[in-house]
Amino acid sequence: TSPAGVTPPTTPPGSPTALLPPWPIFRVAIALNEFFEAAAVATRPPPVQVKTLATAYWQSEISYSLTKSGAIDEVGAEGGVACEDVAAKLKLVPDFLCRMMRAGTLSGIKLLSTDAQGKYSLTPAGDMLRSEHPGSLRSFMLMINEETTKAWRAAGTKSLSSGQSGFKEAFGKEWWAWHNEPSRATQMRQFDAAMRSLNADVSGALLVDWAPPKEDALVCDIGGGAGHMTAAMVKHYPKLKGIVFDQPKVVASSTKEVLAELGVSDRVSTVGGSFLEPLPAALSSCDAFYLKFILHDWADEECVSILSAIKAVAKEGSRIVTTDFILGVDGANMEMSKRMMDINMMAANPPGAGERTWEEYAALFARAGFAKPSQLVKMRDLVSTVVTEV
Ligand SMILES: C[S@@+](CC[C@H](N)C(=O)[O-])C[C@H]1O[C@@H](n2cnc3c(N)ncnc32)[C@H](O)[C@@H]1O
Repeated sequence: TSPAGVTPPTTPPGSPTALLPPWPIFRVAIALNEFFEAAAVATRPPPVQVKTLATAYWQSEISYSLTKSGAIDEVGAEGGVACEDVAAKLKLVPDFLCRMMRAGTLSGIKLLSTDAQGKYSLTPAGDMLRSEHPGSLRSFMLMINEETTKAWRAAGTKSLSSGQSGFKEAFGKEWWAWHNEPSRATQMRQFDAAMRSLNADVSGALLVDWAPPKEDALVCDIGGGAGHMTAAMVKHYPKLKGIVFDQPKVVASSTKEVLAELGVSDRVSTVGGSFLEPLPAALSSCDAFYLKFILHDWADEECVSILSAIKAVAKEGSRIVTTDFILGVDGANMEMSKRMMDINMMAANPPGAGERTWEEYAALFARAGFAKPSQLVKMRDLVSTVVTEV
């Protein structure tokens, strides 16, 4: 039960709520992590600090290589396997793959471990990169280390003087325009899968510290992507119904497939459209409009127009529930991760996109004409939630 006194009526097997420790343990763990991280920084001589920063991307490259090459999946399938056998199975160069796999065991990476015979197994972190892991982060690892790396480089160089997004500088178009091209279907689906893979802990955190306005509410996930969050909600609330609203291409492919795979198509329907235009009347019966990782993708003007479009169809008493990386509400380490995500938004999304403080979110709602004050729901995660009643 959360501090708000909310217990989801059903906790299905494999519920992501099980990933969360109780609040007191979470707070102690965060404080310990802050302390040890501060101690590590204080004891690291400046030249070591600088060299570590210069080469930090090497760790991502090794992790990406082990994932993309299929080595992680192969080790996961076999367990206790020699790197030469993995190389033979994947038709890769044994010397190179063995050195890459060895690097995967190093402190700071630790995706692989070896036994006394030098045979490889996955660590719990490595296991999360397996394709078949129920909460697999494989798609996220791939997405963040493919086009996004070029967008980051452009953001850190060209964008600083042009004011354009890193993605536009690197690829000539903004993220959604580029991903919506017919030839980018693979990347679009990889993005949807990456969003799904990021959802497990966030949905667990939301479900323990927020509850829908009523048990049989209609929750409309605006920009809901593959529908993974709505699916998690309806599994915990057996009378809940959902609508996933997203771009027509997304709902017609990833969303339909994922809702069917998760067995919730009977209670969750899809609507295709754009939240940058007036919303369809089908959304006027929603009791809650849920938006996760939507507002941080856009500049204030677009955010106000998205919120205004929702307000225009929303019935009185319904709630707008937004989950994002809200700045200034956590300790230093968590704030650092959120600041990194802010730069990621600068790299990937149009100018003006980025992470905001709680006051900035509240101001967006006020600008969109919401009269009731927004409420902040802190969660056991990097993300927090803002609830605003219509
Ligand atoms: C960062 S993703 C978040 C997806 C999902 N809410 C989640 O947290 O996993 C942003 C979503 O907004 C959708 N989107 C982008 N532009 C849109 C538009 N104009 N109208 C509707 N959806 C849009 C994308 O297709 C994508 O699914």
